[in-house]
Amino acid sequence: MASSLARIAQKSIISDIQQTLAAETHNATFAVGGSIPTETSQDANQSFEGLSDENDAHSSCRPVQIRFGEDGKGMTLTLPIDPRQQEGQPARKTRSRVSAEGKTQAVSNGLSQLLAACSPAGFGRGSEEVLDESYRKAGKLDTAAFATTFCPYNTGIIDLVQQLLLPHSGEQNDRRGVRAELYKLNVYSAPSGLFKSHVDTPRGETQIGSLVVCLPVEHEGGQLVVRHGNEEHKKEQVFDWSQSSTESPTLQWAAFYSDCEHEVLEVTSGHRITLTYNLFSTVCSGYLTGGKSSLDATQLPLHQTLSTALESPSFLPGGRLLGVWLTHDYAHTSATMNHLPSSLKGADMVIYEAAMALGLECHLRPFLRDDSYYGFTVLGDGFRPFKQGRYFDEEEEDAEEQTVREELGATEDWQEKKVIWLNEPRKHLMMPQTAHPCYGNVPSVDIKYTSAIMLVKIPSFSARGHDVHGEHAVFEGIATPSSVSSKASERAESEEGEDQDEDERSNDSNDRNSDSLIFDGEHIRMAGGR
Ligand SMILES: O=C(O)CCC(=O)C(=O)O
Ligand SMILES: [Fe+2]
Repeated sequence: MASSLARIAQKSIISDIQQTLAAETHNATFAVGGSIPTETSQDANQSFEGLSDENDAHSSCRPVQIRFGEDGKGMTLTLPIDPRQQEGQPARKTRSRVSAEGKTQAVSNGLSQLLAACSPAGFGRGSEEVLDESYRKAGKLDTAAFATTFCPYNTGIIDLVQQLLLPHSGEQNDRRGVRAELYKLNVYSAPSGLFKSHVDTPRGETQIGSLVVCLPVEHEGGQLVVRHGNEEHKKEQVFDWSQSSTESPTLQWAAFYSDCEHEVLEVTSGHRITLTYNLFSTVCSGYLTGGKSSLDATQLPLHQTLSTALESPSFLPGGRLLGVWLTHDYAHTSATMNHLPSSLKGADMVIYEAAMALGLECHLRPFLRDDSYYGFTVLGDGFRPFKQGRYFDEEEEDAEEQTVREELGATEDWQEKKVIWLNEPRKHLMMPQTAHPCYGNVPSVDIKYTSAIMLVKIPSFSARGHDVHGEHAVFEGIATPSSVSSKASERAESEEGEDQDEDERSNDSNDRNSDSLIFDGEHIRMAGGR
């Protein structure tokens, strides 16, 4: 009777955690954007030459110059285009040039030269670079072919991206920063300039996102649509940067996590000119003045729910692993460097920070699963180049099982069957790379995305700092992972077998009753039961 009550209590606690996690994931940011009024050349001339400070509240930005063209024949295009310099219009008095025949000539503003300097932009299909205007109709200049005065740092864009896509937790050793690397200039022109749905090819394991800056040029259409989430909860954000001649010129931008699917809809008039940047997470040198944290993990609803759960003797009294399918994919590239947790994105970072702030031990692992003919499951010990063949060695019987066991460590408490999953994997991620959208923005063979999981180790009730035998159970809190493990080992030493037996019993009873305990919650599944 008492144990079934405890089970009911536990089920309700786990269900609370699941619901909070679902809300946290659902509300998480995956794309951000903004706009900055842009001065015209005329405004800029009127401000004190050389003294105008772009950092002044980032309220406006100076006209953007693009320099391009062959050596010795370079051109400069200044955006927004000065209305007195609209191509095809006879120039006004101040700008007119009078030809030898005495006729007033139209002044070139450089736009048509820029369009002519661009070459068709391709995209990656597997390792091939493909030109297919039905999929992508755009022009491009590589970084070697142009220079610009625009800097996303000066305008405050990178500050915002940092705070919204990679916030600091305020932890002393959290020194994540964002670095933007200029990648291309693109022109999507009417009629029918577009780029159909794709996921940007990661340019390295620390790439977290992409930034698109739309320059102030008149156009209509060409909305950027960014999507994220699973089949049931797909979220979409639309950035419409259409500009007309009657509006004040504005520079507009959007940044999104690079594993998010996105597309550029058809441009119906004018030219949509963009600068694209790859965004990388970096380790910065810290903050002399005590950097402000934009993410206070203790204020997160998930922190609160987990904290309440840990205080309850009904919640996993013998300790257990909680498993969370991460909501983003991560570049699966290198055998030597593990770029997580510093490159965690959106909700994944929030979940991680909430658990870490409670001193819980968290492990991030790539997880590949293929339910097709060659069905296999691989839980990696880190992110490394994925070699499909490795796990089908016929000599090695049961290789798949062994891999999972090896990583979870059969000798530790990490057997997969002991994992309680708090959410469902996204369906299209059940398989490795092959199931991902096969179009990237550049051809690539080596760098892929992989789905990943987070394992959170919930210590036994006694190791959580509670006196399980005393009348007044006191929650001492869990300060740091090291204090958890030292507390756990101290206790194990002082109470010898007694506590262990208690834990064992709880574990056993959890396992024995796992079906009734967790299976009727829709989202809780035992890994072993998959
Ligand atoms: O121009 C945009 O808004 C996005 C372009 C894009 O998706 C890309 O260059 O990969
Ligand atoms: Fe893209």
